[in-house]
Amino acid sequence: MSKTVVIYHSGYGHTKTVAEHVARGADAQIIAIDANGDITEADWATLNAADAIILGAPTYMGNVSWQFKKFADATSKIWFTRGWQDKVFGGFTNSASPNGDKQVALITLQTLASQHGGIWVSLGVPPSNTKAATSDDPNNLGGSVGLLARSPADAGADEVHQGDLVTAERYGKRVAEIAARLK
Ligand SMILES: Cc1cc2nc3c(=O)[nH]c(=O)nc-3n(C[C@H](O)[C@H](O)[C@H](O)COP(=O)(O)O)c2cc1C
Repeated sequence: MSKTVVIYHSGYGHTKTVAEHVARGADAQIIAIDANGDITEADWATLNAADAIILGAPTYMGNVSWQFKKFADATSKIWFTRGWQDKVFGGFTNSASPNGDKQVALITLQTLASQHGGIWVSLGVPPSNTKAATSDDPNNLGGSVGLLARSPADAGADEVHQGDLVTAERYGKRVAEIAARLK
């Protein structure tokens, strides 16, 4: 059986909601990066033992939060030993605007995975982009690289768009299944 871990930062809880849905789909353990951008030694051990790592961050000012970037920079120690080479990776980001430049944050996650020699998993869910489509439909934001999610600026953490949460579960499942296939 493969082991998938979701690691994320969330300043105000919205990305946490998305992370929980991704983890549900993947049957994954969850690690939260704290407000100082840190995780515990036990968390590092959990990541090192994972077959698949799914990275999550809110989009702040067009990229990942500084706390996530601090974590990303801390993984350079692992990069030196190629410790995460050939692990399976996925990624997700959440922001207020439908666009909000969140693709930039997602590419940051994909780049981090690639720096580690990881195998990146695309979203694999077709876009819902007809006239009839609503925010309740899967992949209504129409991404393909990884998971994009939206919670409007005045929405609570429990008001992430329903279609994005459905997509989150499907994406988590996909990453875990691909990791199991490769193991
Ligand atoms: C410092 C800061 C910068 C933000 N920058 C963006 C942005 O560039 N694009 C966007 O659409 N939303 C932006 N937002 C809105 C957040 O992405 C949105 O509120 C998100 O749900 C926050 O996730 P969190 O609750 O997990 O922290 C920003 C919010 C903050 C606090």
